[in-house]
Formats: sequence, C-alpha cells, structure tokens
Amino acid sequence: MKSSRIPGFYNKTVDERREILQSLHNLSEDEMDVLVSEQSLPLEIADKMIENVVGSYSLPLGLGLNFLINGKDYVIPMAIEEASVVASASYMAKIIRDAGGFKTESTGRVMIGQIQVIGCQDFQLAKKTLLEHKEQLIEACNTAYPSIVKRGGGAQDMDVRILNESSKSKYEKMLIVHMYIDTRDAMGANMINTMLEALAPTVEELTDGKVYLRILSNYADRCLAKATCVIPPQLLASEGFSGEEVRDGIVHAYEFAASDPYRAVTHNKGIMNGIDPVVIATGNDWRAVEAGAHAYAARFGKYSSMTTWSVDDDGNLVGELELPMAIGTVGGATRVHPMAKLALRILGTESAEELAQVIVAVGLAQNLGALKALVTDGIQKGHMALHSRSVAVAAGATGEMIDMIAQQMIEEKQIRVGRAKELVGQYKK
Ligand SMILES: CC(C)(COP(=O)([O-])OP(=O)([O-])OC[C@H]1O[C@@H](n2cnc3c(N)ncnc32)[C@H](O)[C@@H]1OP(=O)([O-])[O-])[C@@H](O)C(=O)NCCC(=O)NCCSC(=O)C[C@@](C)(O)CC(=O)[O-]
Ligand SMILES: NC(=O)C1=CN([C@@H]2O[C@H](COP(=O)(O)OP(=O)(O)OC[C@H]3O[C@@H](n4cnc5c(N)ncnc54)[C@H](OP(=O)(O)O)[C@@H]3O)[C@@H](O)[C@H]2O)C=CC1
Repeated sequence: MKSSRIPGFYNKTVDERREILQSLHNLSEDEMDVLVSEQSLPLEIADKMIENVVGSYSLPLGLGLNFLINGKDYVIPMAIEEASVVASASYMAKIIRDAGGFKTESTGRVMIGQIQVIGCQDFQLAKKTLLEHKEQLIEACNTAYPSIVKRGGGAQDMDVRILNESSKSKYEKMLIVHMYIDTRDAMGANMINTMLEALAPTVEELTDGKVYLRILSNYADRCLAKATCVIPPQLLASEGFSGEEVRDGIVHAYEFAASDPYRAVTHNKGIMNGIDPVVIATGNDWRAVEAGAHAYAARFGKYSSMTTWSVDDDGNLVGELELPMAIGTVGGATRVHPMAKLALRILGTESAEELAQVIVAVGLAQNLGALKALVTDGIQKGHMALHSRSVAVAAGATGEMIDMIAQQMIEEKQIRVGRAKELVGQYKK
C-alpha cells in the first residue's frame, strides 16, 4: 500500500476522502458502493444474521491514518459514534510514525475450551484418568472438526483442574477440562464449542461424572497480541509544554491508573476507544474482546492499567500494550457483513494474527492521545471542539448551520445543547 500519511485528509469533503481511499486501495465501484449506508448491510443479509430483524443500525466509519506498524503502512477503518477518537488515533500514529512506528508481536492463536464435570465419586482419580487419556481426547477433538487440522490448527494440548476441592457443597466442587485449540484465522467460538460437545460423552465415561458446560473461554490468555512504541521526548512537545513535561505527565498518569481501579477503568476505556471501533468495523465480536481485555487487566489480582508507560535510559517514552485478542479474519460476521469485508480489504491484513497486532497498536495510540491531552490542555479542548458538531445536530441544526453553531460555541467556550438550541433559534429567525 502507498503511505497512510495523508495530511489534511479531514479538511476534505466526504467525496474527496472516498476518492483518495479508492485510489489508495484500487477499490472497485462495487466496493465503493458499500460505503453508501443503504448498501452497507442489505436487509436480506441482516435478516439472516440475527433474529426479529426490522432494519439495520449505522455508525460513522472513519479512517485512522498515519499508522506504521513493523514497517508496514495501514489505513485503519474505525466504526464509532464518539468524536475525537479517530482524530486522536491519527495524531498519535503520526507522532509514533516519526519515532519509527509501532513494533508488534503475538503469541499465536491458541484458544481455550472448557468442559465442566460435576459429581465424580473421586475427583483426583477422574483427573488422573483424563490426563492418562490426553492424546485420545485431543484426537477426538480433532476428529470432530477435521478441517481446522487441515488448515494447520486444531487441538494441541489439554489440562485438568479441580475447583473448590475441599468444599462440602455438591454445587461448588467440580472438575474443569481445558482444551487448547489453535483456531488459525477464525475467532473459533463455534468450532471450539462443536469440538467440546463431541468430546463430552467420552469425558463423562472417563470421569464417571456429569458434564454441564461445554464452551470456549473468552479469557484468551494464549492468544495475546502486543504493541510497543518508543518516543523521543521532543516529539511530544506541545504549545506551552516541553516534551519532557509531557513525557513525565504521561508516566505519572500511568502510575495513577496502575495504582487505582477508579482511574484504571477510565484509562482502559480510553484504550478500548481505539480497539472497539476496529473490532466492530471488521465484523468481530467486541463483547468477547472487551471481556477478555478487562479480565487480563486484572490478572495480577487487582484491576489495573492495560498499558504501561515508562522512560528508558535515553529519556524516551516507552509504551506497551498486551491484550488477549480473540478476533478472526474469517468466521462470524467477518465475511458476511459487506462493510466488514471492505474493512478487512482496506486494512490489508493477511491473517488474524496480523489483525490482532494492528488492533493493539491502535489501542496504544488511543491511550497515548488521551493521556497527552489530559496532561496538557485537558480533554475538553480537543474533544469538545470536535463533539460540538454533534451537540449542534442534537439541538436541531442542519446543513451549514451545524459548523457555524459549532464554531460559535467553541469561541464562546459554551459547548452545550441548551446554548446550541438558542443559536438554532437565532439562525432560524
Ligand atoms: C483532537 C486532537 C487530536 C486535536 O489535536 P490538535 O493538537 O488540535 O491537532 P492538530 O491540529 O495539531 O493536528 C495533528 C494531527 O491530528 C489529526 N487531526 C487533528 N484534527 C483532526 C480532525 N478534525 N480530524 C481528523 N484528524 C485530525 C491529524 O492527523 C493531524 O495531522 P495532519 O493530518 O494535520 O498532519 C487532540 O486534542 C487529542 O488527541 N485529544 C484527545 C481526544 C481523545 O482522547 N478523545 C477520546 C474521547 S475522551 C474519552 O472517552 C477517554 C478518556 C479521555 O476519558 C480516557 C482517559 O481518561 O484516559
Ligand atoms: N463466548 C463467545 O465468545 C461465543 C461467541 N460466538 C460467536 O462465534 C462466532 C465466531 O466463531 P468462529 O468459529 O470463529 O466462526 P465460524 O463458525 O463462522 O467458523 C469459522 C469457519 O471459517 C472456516 N475457515 C476458512 N478459512 C479459515 C482459516 N484460515 N482459519 C480458520 N478457519 C477458517 C472454517 O471452516 P472450514 O474449515 O470448514 O472451512 C471455520 O469453521 C462469532 O460470531 C461469535 O460472536 C458463539 C458462541 C459463544
């Protein structure tokens, strides 16, 4: 792909932006049509995706620009309702690009399937028996879903745990089988659940217990993606603030989030501001990603910051974000929703592993954007200036009136629906 660095893209009209996108990716006219909201999800497809369909729900799709990840340029489709997120991601990606870009890596694509067994006469014996039959159980899993094995994935390993072993309650004591399954480019929920359901009768036989739950775990801690950036302080300087001041402010902000769950939740919400829009745009399951990410943020026993920010020996700001990233480039809605297909095409990611790495890079950029704003001008200046247009629309402004009212509210430093309504009234006179 050509460079994703397109200065002033946001000052262009929607049509001009579409033309740039089309030439950047050689998109066909059919693909371009998908960007027109009536085409983005035809009703007959929507009606096959979920139940009781009466329509579809649109979100704005913006492009995160300037992303350089492992030396490769990416344009990032982001579906989100909140102003300033896309601008902030692009701004931080521009700074990080000047610092050499993001470096990313991942652990592979191993997901976890859980089988719950209760009522065993002897839980230790049941565990021992299962472990003795490990190879047979892995093989049974793979027999239930041979196509994933042909694709180079499938069940690889197995583990057994006993929960609440000393409990006297028949409800609390249970044995949990973990199957470790490489799902390749799929998120894998359905394939894992199929495998587990096929395995359950054998597990019951071997344990002399009763199987209840057979379901994947969304705590995908063997399916991790990590992004890092190293930024010389001079790239962080902004009006009235030296680069060193901004750098130190960001590290102080990180330490606050690392030490206080009340701050960590907001800090992490800012990270998910970047992650969710890409997960949604690519047709992936954002509830699964959200659940896994927050659980990982609590993995040391206390809910904490998803990112870390520190200063290296050369005085650079170093940022890191590692998260479970159970997404796919096939399966679910990724190849069903026309917009998701287009988003994957624009991203140009060749595998789920690559997509996962791109997503955490966006999360890291988004966190940096929020922290940089918070430790300098405060969040309201940049965020509310962009949000002012939505406020004007909420107050009933239309057409040219929207930008004029938004601008007036920014100048008056009064970005409120009440004020916007007054201005709409004045313009309509
Ligand atoms: C909003 C900015 C970027 C302005 O920042 P600025 O300094 O006015 O930007 P600039 O005019 O110097 O432009 C720099 C670059 O930003 C981008 N950019 C600039 N403007 C636009 C625009 N209109 N549309 C698209 N892109 C834009 C663009 O890439 C541009 O480069 P160029 O292309 O010109 O070479 C900055 O103030 C910022 O990053 N603010 C933070 C915004 C943010 O975090 N929003 C999230 C919502 S708040 C929240 O939910 C989370 C939070 C904050 O609670 C999390 C937490 O507490 O940790
Ligand atoms: N707790 C949760 O998170 C749950 C989530 N879900 C939902 O499950 C869905 C995801 O399930 P998932 O199993 O990923 O999707 P699918 O059920 O759509 O399965 C993906 C299919 O893609 C095919 N495929 C083609 N190319 C590849 C490749 N390179 N790598 C891997 N598979 C490939 C495979 O079939 P073949 O090999 O036969 O071609 C595979 O079965 C999401 O919609 C999610 O919301 C469902 C239940 C619970």
